[in-house]
Amino acid sequence: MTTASVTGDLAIDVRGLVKRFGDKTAVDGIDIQMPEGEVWGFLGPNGSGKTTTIRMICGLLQPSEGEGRCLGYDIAEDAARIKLATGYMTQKFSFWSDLTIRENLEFVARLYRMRNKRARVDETLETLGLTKRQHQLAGALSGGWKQRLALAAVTMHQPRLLLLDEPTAGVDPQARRDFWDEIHRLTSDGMTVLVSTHYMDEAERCDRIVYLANGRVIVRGSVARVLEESGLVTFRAEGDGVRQLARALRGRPGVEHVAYFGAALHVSGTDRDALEKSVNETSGGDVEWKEVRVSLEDAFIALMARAGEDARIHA
Ligand SMILES: Nc1ncnc2c1ncn2[C@@H]1O[C@H](COP(=O)(O)OP(=O)(O)OP(=O)(O)O)[C@@H](O)[C@H]1O
Repeated sequence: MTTASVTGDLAIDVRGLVKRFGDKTAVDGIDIQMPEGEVWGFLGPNGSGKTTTIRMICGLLQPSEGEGRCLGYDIAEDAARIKLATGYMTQKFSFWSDLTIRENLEFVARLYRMRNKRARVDETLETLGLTKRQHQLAGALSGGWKQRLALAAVTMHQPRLLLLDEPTAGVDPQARRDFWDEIHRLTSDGMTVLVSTHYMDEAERCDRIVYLANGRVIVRGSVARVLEESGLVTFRAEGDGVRQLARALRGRPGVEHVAYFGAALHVSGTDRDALEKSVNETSGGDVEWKEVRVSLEDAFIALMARAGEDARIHA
C-alpha cells in the first residue's frame, strides 16, 4: 500500500508510459511530472493519445510499459484509491437524461457513499450556479449546462485532482469562458487540473502545456516557452489589398505560414531576415505591416513539422 502525497508534491508522476492496442502504439513513452495546484493543458491532434494517457494516469487502463503515481498512489495497483481522490470527466456526457440535475447529483453522492448527501448536493448546486435549474431534466439541457452538471458531478466528492477530457467540445464561447472561470476558481481552492482541449484560447489559460503527436510529447512548457521554442517570427498586414498580398507571399523565401485573422494577414517563418526581405519586397499599396506575437497554433504546426510529424492540426 502507498500513501497519498502532501501539498508541494507531484500530483502526477508517470514515466515511460506506453500503451499498445494490438499492433497500434497509442502512447509511446510519455513522462509527466505535474506539481499539485497547477492547471495543465493536454493538446494534440485527434488520436494522438491524450485520452489513453489520462486513462492510464487514473488507473483505468493498465500501461503496456512504464510506471507511475497519481496523487502518490501507484497507477497499476491503487486504482480504487485514485478513483476516490480524482474527478475524471470523460468526453461523452454520461448522466441519466431522464433524471433531473438534482437527481443525477444525488445518484453520484450515493455512488461515493458521501455523508450529509443532501447538504453536499445543495452546496454543489449553489457553487456551480445550478440551484435554479435543479429540477430540469439533464437530457433537456444545452451543451454548456450539461458540462456544468458534469463538472458538478466530478467535483462533488472534493477530489484533489481533476482530469477533464475535452470538457468544452461543442460548447459556445460564453459557456466555455464560464467553465474556465470555474476551473480557475477550483485551482485557487487548491485543486490540480489536467485538461485536454483543441482550443488555443484555452491552452493560453494553462500554467503549462503538453502537446502530443502520435503518442509522443512534441513540446511542453509554458505558453511563452512553446512560442519561443517554435523559433517563429510573425508579421501582420492590415489595409486594402491584403488578399492579393497573400497570393504573392506564398512560397517566397522565409514565408512558412500565411493565414488570415479577420481582415488581417499573418505571415510567419523561422528565418527572420528572409521573411523580412520577402515582406518588404511584396509590400505596396495601403498595407501596413507590424510584428506581432506568434500564434500558438502556428507554433504547434511548426514544432510538429520539425519533429517529422504530419503538420495538419486535425489529421
Ligand atoms: N481501446 C482501443 N482499442 C484500439 N485502439 C484504441 C483504443 N483506444 C484508443 N485507441 C487508438 O489509440 C490512438 C489514440 O487514441 P486516443 O483516444 O488516446 O487519442 P486522443 O488524443 O484522445 O484523440 P481525440 O482528440 O480524438 O480524443 C488512436 O489511434 C485510437 O484509435
